Amino acid sequence: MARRSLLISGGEGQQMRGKLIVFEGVEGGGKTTQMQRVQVWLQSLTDAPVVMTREPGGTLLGQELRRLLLEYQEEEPIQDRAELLMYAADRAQHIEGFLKPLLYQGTIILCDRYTDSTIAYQGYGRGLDLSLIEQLNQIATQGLESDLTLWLDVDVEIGLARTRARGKIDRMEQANLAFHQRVQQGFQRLAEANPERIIKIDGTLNIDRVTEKIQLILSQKLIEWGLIL
Ligand SMILES: Nc1ncnc2c1ncn2[C@@H]1O[C@H](COP(=O)(O)OP(=O)(O)OP(=O)(O)O)[C@@H](O)[C@H]1O
Ligand SMILES: Cc1cn([C@H]2C[C@H](O)[C@@H](COP(=O)(O)O)O2)c(=O)[nH]c1=O
Repeated sequence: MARRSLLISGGEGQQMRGKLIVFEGVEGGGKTTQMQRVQVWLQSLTDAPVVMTREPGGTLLGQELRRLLLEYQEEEPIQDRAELLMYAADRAQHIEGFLKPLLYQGTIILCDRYTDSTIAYQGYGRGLDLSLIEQLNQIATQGLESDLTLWLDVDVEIGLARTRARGKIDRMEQANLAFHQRVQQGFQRLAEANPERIIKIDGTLNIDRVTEKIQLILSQKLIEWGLIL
């Protein structure tokens, strides 16, 4: 495949020329593993910078919010609406201070989780009002949607077993199985409602097969976007 540089643009009234590619799914689906592989592979295909980031935790403020959100503490459990607002605050900071400037510069961004996680976890998982979450996502993102979302689909039990095997589990991972199953149902509904944007990938395949599938999908997208010939 031939490389093609992305046009760099930015500033008032200029278009965003970069691309936002999001990895989603329940715990232990293999997002981090695949993002690292995709970053190296994509960077070999294009002169445009390919950058990895995550939500929560893509900024300094976000790192603090991530710690507060994921550390387990018994004294004062985080209330569901407070949790929702903390994820939204992380996103607002991430978009304004990190994602938007890079997208204006023509960067390809690989982001571990984005707005669909809030719908799946706080909406389907916690049971908070979906239209409220959509409004909040709109405020935090200012309308910035992913160009493509890759949903790494694994059974909840398989994903949680993988995270347990990895070591200490965080506050969200400690939630009960029924919660994680509702989250999974959320991702399923989102994928059904957004077939153009969200592509499901079988995350139970072996790591190399998952990578091959992602590369195939991304190769087609990069051609469609005019980023490779
Ligand atoms: N396809 C796969 N088959 C088997 N194990 C896998 C696969 N992909 C990843 N793993 C393993 O599962 C664990 C979780 O993977 P990873 O951290 O990439 O998932 P994740 O989606 O980022 O998880 P989390 O959202 O919980 O941080 C790791 O130990 C990783 O090596
Ligand atoms: C963005 C976002 C994330 N979450 C949850 C999902 C996970 O349990 C953690 C993030 O950790 P991981 O290493 O990426 O798995 O936070 C959420 O509940 N709502 C969100 O909007």
